[in-house]
Amino acid sequence: MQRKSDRRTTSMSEEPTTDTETDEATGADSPSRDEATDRDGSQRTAEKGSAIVAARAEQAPVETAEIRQLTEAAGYAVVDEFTQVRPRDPGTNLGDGKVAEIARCAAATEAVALVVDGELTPTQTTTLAARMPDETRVFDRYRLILAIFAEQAGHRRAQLQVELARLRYDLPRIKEAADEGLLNRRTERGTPYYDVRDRIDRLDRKLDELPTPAEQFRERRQQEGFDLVTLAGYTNAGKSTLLHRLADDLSVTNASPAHPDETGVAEIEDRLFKTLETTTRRATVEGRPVLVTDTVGFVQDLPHWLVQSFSETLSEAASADVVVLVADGTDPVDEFETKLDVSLSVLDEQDVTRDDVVVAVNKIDCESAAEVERRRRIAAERVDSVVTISASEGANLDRLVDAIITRLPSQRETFTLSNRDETMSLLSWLYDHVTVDSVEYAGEMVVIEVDGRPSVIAKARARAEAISSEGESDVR
Ligand SMILES: Nc1nc2c(ncn2[C@@H]2O[C@H](COP(=O)(O)OP(=O)(O)OP(=O)(O)O)[C@@H](O)[C@H]2O)c(=O)[nH]1
Ligand SMILES: [Mg+2]
Repeated sequence: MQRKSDRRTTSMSEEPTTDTETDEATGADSPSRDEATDRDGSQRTAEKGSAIVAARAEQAPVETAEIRQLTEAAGYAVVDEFTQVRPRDPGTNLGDGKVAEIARCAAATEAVALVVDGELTPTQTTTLAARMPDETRVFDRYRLILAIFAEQAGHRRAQLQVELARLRYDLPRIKEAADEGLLNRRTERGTPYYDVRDRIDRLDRKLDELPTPAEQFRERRQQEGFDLVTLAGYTNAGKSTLLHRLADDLSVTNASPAHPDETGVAEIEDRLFKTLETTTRRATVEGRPVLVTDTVGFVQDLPHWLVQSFSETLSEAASADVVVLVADGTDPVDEFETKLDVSLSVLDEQDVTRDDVVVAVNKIDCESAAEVERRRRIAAERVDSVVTISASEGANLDRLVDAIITRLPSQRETFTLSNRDETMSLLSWLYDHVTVDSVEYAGEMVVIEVDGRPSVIAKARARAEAISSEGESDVR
């Protein structure tokens, strides 16, 4: 097995590692107004009511799967969808005829929301809202994502980040409205543009000042010899499911945190953005203590400003020893490829080296071997290390662990010590901290071969030297 030598892992800030689940029910497809049927058949309440989604593209096909999922994740039951193939209409985006059709449907279904895939200008939003029944609010894709983020942000830091993201989204829109003469001026105190810009500055400063205890945790973790593994990938790919599989203790709950830095259980649900903040759990791979961090899922076309707002959670990836990029193997091939490319470029932006990435093609239990192989090849064209797994069924996790461990900074060492109590206590310490490859008893002596994080090996060596200097043992 080829192993890496020790190298830097820069300490970066991160979110407090707690999951903040509001555990609110969400709706799925259903024609009823308040109730939706989950994939498993159970009834859940779409607490916000019915929504209509609309999507337009210059060319067929017009995809609606993701915007429907987003709408459901925001708590609506999608009651109908409208698609069209045409160039953008400057006034309403969708075109008059389609808008009239949607308005009739909104009235008939008592829809409380119209979600338009893509971005709407302020004028388009106002015009569309005016054409809809009074109770129907109009969202574009990004406003919807922000609404989801806002609801799931539990920590002060995440809340501020969401607010900042929302204001950054609003700012050019307010400017556009001002330029169109809808507002008088935009540079004076008291005007919306000025106020928003001012609030953005203040939020930026506040975020800078907020302590990031996680940064200190991270340093301590590394000093204490934890390897760091980050799970990244699109929302719904199966990251949290995988974390559950890898974690040592499945019974940790928010109510009984084992450690302030290891609180929280990553929620697994068939909805988007279930994990908004990072969750870190302890795992043991081949005897080595590893901290595995679950991150916020990517979403298609996530605009740059939004990525920026959440870069703190993505920066988890940059400081990890290994990033496991979880890809949904049930995605159609084209989509699989696109998402993989986007994910890798996001990781590139975070300065993650390709050598540190392991792609886990997940959900292979749902696909034929041939389909799995197609996706494996696509991934293998981009990253050397690709493993096909089923996180929910536990298939091939041993191979994933192997791929992870070959990428952890590692050093080999052989200790030859006299067989006494101190040596046995060192051996049990070694079992907890490194991979013990072999233990041989040769007469009075014990020969222990280990592999581990260089800093941990250094500690072990110091202990072994202390044992040797007390007795007549030999350390090599
Ligand atoms: N069939 C199958 N389903 C899986 C597998 N792994 C995860 N899932 C399902 O995929 C859905 C999403 O899983 P999560 O683990 O919550 O996904 P996630 O990547 O953490 O999603 P976010 O937190 O939104 O980023 C859930 O319904 C899981 O049960 C798998 O190996 N096979
Ligand atoms: Mg998750």
